[in-house]
Amino acid sequence: MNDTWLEVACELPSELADILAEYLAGVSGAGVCVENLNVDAFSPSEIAHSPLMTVKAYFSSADDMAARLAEISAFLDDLAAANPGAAIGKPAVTTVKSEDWSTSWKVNFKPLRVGRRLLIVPSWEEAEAGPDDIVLSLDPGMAFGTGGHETTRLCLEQLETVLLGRPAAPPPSVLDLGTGSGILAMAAARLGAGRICAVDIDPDAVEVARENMAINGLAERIECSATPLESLAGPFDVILANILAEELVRLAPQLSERLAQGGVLILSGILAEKEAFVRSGFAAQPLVYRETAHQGEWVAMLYSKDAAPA
Ligand SMILES: C[S@@+](CC[C@H](N)C(=O)[O-])C[C@H]1O[C@@H](n2cnc3c(N)ncnc32)[C@H](O)[C@@H]1O
Repeated sequence: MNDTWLEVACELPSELADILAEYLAGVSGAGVCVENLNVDAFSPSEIAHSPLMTVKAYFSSADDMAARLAEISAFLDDLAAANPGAAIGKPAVTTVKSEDWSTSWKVNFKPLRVGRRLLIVPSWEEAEAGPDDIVLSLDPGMAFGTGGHETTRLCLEQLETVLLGRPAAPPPSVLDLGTGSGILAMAAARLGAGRICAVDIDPDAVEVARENMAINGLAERIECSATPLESLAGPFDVILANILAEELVRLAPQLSERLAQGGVLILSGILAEKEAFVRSGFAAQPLVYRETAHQGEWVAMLYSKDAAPA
């Protein structure tokens, strides 16, 4: 596995970010990300006018970077010529290392109790389970989601409360948006959900999630894929989304549209200071804000879509 990458980052006006990202995706073949420079200074009024973005692309350390940079610089010069006055920065190159997540998780990842009944056990360990425990065996690999992180715990606790508090029949359908290791989707399966759809934009995460689902005998129970939210057919009785606040707000209309009448939306991955930002980002949706749960510096927010009056 390639554990050293070269990151090429370029700052430019947000309206040009997609053009550069598309170009770099073609050149790099190894992945591109677009970061909002205002991400840490968000206020609801700033998000729509975020003036600058950083587009980052990743190249193998074996790549001929001098040639790549010359190509990228020529593309940026053309972009600048076509957009006079646009503040397009020079590309910056840094070396980044893939962290060996599997090793670091394995050191710190121990059997973990979450909520009332969930017991998350590393796939390489044995744990003594009580008769009512719902055991999930997990190897997070490079994907996020051992249950140890506050954002995951918040989701698992809320999911348990919501699913155990609903009538068992008909079994509720669940969407796990940003499944990572697959932990939330698998917990949903064990907590009695019906149709379960687990998706992630990261194909590596999808692979890890599928392996975990197989280890837990749940491969047939969960539809796991990299299908983007806009291509997913709903509605779902429960939607879990443990992704960042900015992405949640961006996806608010699509999440709301896919929530069934009487359904519950569990939003996580939100720093406490961004709760108001998410509240205002969801204010236009036909949803009812229910509550916010806190853990450390993180919060999870619950919304419901009230069933239409009979
Ligand atoms: C914080 S991890 C959550 C993992 C797991 N669900 C948990 O709760 O521990 C967020 C995951 O969401 C994925 N993600 C981010 N934005 C997404 C989007 N728009 N659609 C689908 N997946 C997304 C990331 O690739 C990442 O695997």
